[in-house]
Amino acid sequence: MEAIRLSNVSLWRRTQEEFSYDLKKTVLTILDGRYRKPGRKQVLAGVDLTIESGEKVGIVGSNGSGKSTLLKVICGILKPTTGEVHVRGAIAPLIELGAGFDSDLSLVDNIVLYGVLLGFSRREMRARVRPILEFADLAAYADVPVKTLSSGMTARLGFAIATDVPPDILILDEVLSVGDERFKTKCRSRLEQYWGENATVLVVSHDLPYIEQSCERVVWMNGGRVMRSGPPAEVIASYLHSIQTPAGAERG
Ligand SMILES: Nc1ncnc2c1ncn2[C@@H]1O[C@H](COP(=O)(O)OP(=O)(O)OP(=O)(O)O)[C@@H](O)[C@H]1O
Repeated sequence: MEAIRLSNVSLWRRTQEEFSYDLKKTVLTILDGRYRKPGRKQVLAGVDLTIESGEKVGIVGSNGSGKSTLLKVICGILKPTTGEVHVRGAIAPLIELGAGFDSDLSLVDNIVLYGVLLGFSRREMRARVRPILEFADLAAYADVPVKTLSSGMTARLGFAIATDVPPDILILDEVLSVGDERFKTKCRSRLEQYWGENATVLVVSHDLPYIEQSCERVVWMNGGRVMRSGPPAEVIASYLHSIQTPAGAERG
């Protein structure tokens, strides 16, 4: 059974100049006749990808090749400009961990709020608070506002909440680089638990030995396109070969 299907998905995004948008500067450049329309860049180009339920898929590729963008389109954080995305099942997106917290609320209130947004009752979530805080090693911070945590601690809380209930589809964007060594080991063993179950797992990482060893299939992205998808050792070898060959496909 298919868990995820992308058909001819393309996405254009505005380039960074637009983020330094400044009305006065824009008016002056128009008056000067120097105004240029903000640029748009294609970040995904005609992606066709089907992932079967229960498959463990690794996504590799150089910086800026579109890996995180692909995950965000699958989670519904970004809408493709053209093409279609179909997802069957509940997704736990471990992307930008902790981005959704209300920084003025306490850890306990954020945990309950997050669960309620996912459809759990308040009472169910109150029962989950303790194990979540314990997994994150943050029981001592239960009642302080989230803004007083360090960024690593916030990411730990995000990971602990998002993986508390096993999802149908787990999406991991470099989360294994979160936290200190002790927490990384805990993350890996929790993920291995899911790995053995029915969950569909999509993981983006630059840790190629880890991807090769833990995934059943690897997708190599370059310039917003899927270059190759197939057995981990073969796809990783093609990716590495392209990096070592300057005239090869890897042109970012
Ligand atoms: N918020 C944004 N607005 C506009 N363009 C963006 C934004 N975020 C990323 N991009 C662009 O989208 C393209 C793909 O970026 P993406 O983050 O998907 O790459 P990646 O393969 O995950 O890279 P990395 O390995 O560095 O994490 C890049 O050209 C990047 O500049």
